[in-house]
Amino acid sequence: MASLHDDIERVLWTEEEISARVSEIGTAVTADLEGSSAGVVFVGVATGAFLFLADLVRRVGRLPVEVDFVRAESYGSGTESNGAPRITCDVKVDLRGKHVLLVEDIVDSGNTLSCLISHLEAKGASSVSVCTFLDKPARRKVHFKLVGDGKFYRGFEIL
Ligand SMILES: O=P(O)(O)OC[C@H]1O[C@H](OP(=O)(O)OP(=O)(O)O)[C@H](O)[C@@H]1O
Repeated sequence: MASLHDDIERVLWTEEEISARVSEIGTAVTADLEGSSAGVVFVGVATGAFLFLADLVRRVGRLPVEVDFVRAESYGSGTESNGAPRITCDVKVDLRGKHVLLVEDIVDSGNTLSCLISHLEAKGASSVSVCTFLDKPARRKVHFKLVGDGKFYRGFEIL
């Protein structure tokens, strides 16, 4: 019988290493956002970010946060972004005047992120930060600009 993990060539980070890194990011996010009078909203990019978002939320215990999701689709059936993501499911939380942390599983070309940052800014967020579990800067095609005093957090860089 085929193993569940036949398609995995090697393990890049152990569960413990990932857990430790998520804790570090949670501590950094908390330090950067606690004390702000504006509300904080974590917006996960569905569907890939849901586990990372859940892990991250558990590491920001002191920080009161709202959680919402947004979905942007661009890949179709392929693995290359076509450069024109469509927002197919939008956030429900009112973002006006709030600090938004956009949570991604991976940033590759930057197309999705660029589109979503603009979208959340247009909804009135006072800052938009990004937290991605994986970052592939070598594949970047689109430059993205954070909003306000937003920051960029990443778990791991990959080639
Ligand atoms: O930087 P980019 O080139 O835009 O690629 C990154 C995006 O691609 C993946 O989503 P995908 O479209 O595969 O949707 P999914 O998370 O629902 O699988 C990933 O979750 C990011 O949102």
